[in-house]
Amino acid sequence: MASYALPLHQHGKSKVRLGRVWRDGNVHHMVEWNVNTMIESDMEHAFIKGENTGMTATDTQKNTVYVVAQRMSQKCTVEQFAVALAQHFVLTYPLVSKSKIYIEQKPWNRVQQGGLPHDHGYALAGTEVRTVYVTYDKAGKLDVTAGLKELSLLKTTQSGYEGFLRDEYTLLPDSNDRIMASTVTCTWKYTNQPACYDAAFAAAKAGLLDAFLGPAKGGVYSPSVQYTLYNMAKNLLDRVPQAESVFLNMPNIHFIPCNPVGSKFNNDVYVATSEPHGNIEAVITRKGMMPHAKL
Ligand SMILES: O=c1[nH]c(=O)c2[nH]c(=O)[nH]c2[nH]1
Repeated sequence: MASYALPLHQHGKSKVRLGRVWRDGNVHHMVEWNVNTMIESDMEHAFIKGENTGMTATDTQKNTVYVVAQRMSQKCTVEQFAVALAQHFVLTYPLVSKSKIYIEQKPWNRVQQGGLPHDHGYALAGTEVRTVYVTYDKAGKLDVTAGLKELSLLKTTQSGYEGFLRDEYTLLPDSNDRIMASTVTCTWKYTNQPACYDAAFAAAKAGLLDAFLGPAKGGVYSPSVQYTLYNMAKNLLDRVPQAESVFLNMPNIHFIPCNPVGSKFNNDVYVATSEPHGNIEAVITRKGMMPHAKL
């Protein structure tokens, strides 16, 4: 008879994504974490005999991530959260001998607007790419379309979505306070070439940011991604007189309010997602100008 040993076994939940917002009056602190749990426990019988008695299900581990996140009532570091979570599993379940928590924190940084830290506006560090598309033909016609992509912006308040069509397929409740997050792609075509492309780019980007986030103190309310997108494009055209047409694509990246097990959503814990996401885009031109397209 062959005989077998089980020298190693563990089970956990991977990629449990959450947003946590601590609200200190108008000033909000936000983190986004991608959490991986793993526990070593006396669960040989599950592997060998197919008996699950005493097992802390990976679904329970996932739920616990959100519960412990809510219990961190003071703004905390990712290390402090990881320690609290690791201790929870070992101290709560007698059969668990060791817990291993690995977390990745997204580099959301508070935006500086006009030299002031924004109350609730964040941008993802180091992701933005500057783009340009140039065409030139035998007749000497030069077209320069500048742009940016992967500019990730987020605000923890001053966003809502209400009054949309309701029918038997609609589940989404009205909201007048939600997280709004997007990864912006924008291109703008120059009718005239600016004296300095760097300065025009900086003005364009500042226009986009100002319309998305509003002033550092208080921000600006967004009734939809659509309205914010339109205002971002208008701001760009106002600040870059050489541009005639703006294309904007903005995914609506959802942070879903979370009701941790045994508790309820208190404007604090969110399920962070990347898919599915809304997708909103438009071309905005100066009146009478041609919309630009990449042909
Ligand atoms: O700003 C939004 N625009 C939408 O078109 C939309 N659709 C949706 O489900 N949520 C939102 N939010």
